[in-house]
Amino acid sequence: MKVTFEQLKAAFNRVLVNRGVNPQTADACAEMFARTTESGVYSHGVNRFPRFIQQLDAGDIIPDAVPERMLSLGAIEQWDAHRAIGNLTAQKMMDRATELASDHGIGLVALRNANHWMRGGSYGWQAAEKGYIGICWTNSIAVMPPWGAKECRIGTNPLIVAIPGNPITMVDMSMSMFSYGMLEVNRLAGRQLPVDGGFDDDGNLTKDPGTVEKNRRILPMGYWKGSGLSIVLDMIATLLSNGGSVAQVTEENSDEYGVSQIFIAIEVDRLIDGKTRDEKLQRIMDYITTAERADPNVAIRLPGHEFARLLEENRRNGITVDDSVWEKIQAL
Ligand SMILES: NC(=O)C1=CN([C@@H]2O[C@H](COP(=O)(O)OP(=O)(O)OC[C@H]3O[C@@H](n4cnc5c(N)ncnc54)[C@H](OP(=O)(O)O)[C@@H]3O)[C@@H](O)[C@H]2O)C=CC1
Ligand SMILES: O=C(O)C(=O)C(=O)[C@H](O)[C@@H](O)CO
Repeated sequence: MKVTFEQLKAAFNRVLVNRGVNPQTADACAEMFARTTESGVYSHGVNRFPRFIQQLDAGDIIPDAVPERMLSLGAIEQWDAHRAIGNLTAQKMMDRATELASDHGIGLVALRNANHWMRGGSYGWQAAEKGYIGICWTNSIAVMPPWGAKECRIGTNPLIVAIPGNPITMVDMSMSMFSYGMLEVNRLAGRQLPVDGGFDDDGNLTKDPGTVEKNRRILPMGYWKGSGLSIVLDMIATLLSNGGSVAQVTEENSDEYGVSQIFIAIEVDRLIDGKTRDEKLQRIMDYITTAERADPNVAIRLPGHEFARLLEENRRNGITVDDSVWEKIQAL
């Protein structure tokens, strides 16, 4: 089915206000869920809203909590989220990182006791829209086996790198070949994955999203490389925030809360003049997109370059929401 941005936001807002979330917080949170969905990231927008509400109902998310700065070292700050709403806290932390970068050229905010931030790309994009390089990542509960294992001991720990420019270029990627959200999107659409996404119960690589959602033998992106990157991202987030690691969150918490996150902003414009910046970026983009195509009908594109089109289409035609997901939200 199709819904408008306003219908989507109103549906989210109603559920939040009915649960006693103060109207201003509810409005801002509903806005972020609706914007994520409108940008085409259904996996961590509308599809993930029922799970977010489940964690709100369970008390994992504390909607009135106010994130607090614990330590300041000039360009680096350490904050405690006190388990406030994940997307709103992350937005605030990337704002803080850009403020620090405007003073110091670079800003880094390390956050502990955080909740799931949903679409990590929202915060990289936010920095890039203001002209900063935005880099951020989060750890998670253990949902992926390290390379060579059957049992989940590492996180999907998505990494986001956003480059300001026209258009913004942004990689927003889980350390698994597919996020669980994207497995769900493919399962709901009745599709097999385009490439292997994990192992079946017999240890064979599989493209079946439902199998991997169930047995959690999800494949790290780049095999051992994604496994290794997931581990070091977790270590940095844990150390700089003095917060929970994947091991600690998994072993000590009853669900995925109390995670650690890093937000970095870098000011580009004091290092290079605007004209040279644009020419250098254009050369990179042209060099890539003019490579000979493997399939003449499939254009080569850069990550993040589709968002403007997706947003425009969703605004013009309405936002597609899976019927079963919409029913769940109506029932909340
Ligand atoms: N704990 C958490 O917070 C977690 C959150 N997530 C979130 O889930 C969302 C989805 O993540 P994931 O499933 O890994 O994302 P995808 O696998 O869909 O995309 C990963 C990256 O690859 C790029 N890409 C995909 N296809 C191409 C292509 N043909 N050419 C060039 N670039 C391409 C995407 O760019 P483009 O966007 O342009 O398609 C994106 O930057 C993210 O927002 C992530 O932050 C994921 C895991 C855990
Ligand atoms: O993978 C995802 O999608 C995601 O958003 C996650 O946070 C984790 O992988 C996990 O919480 C999914 O159960």
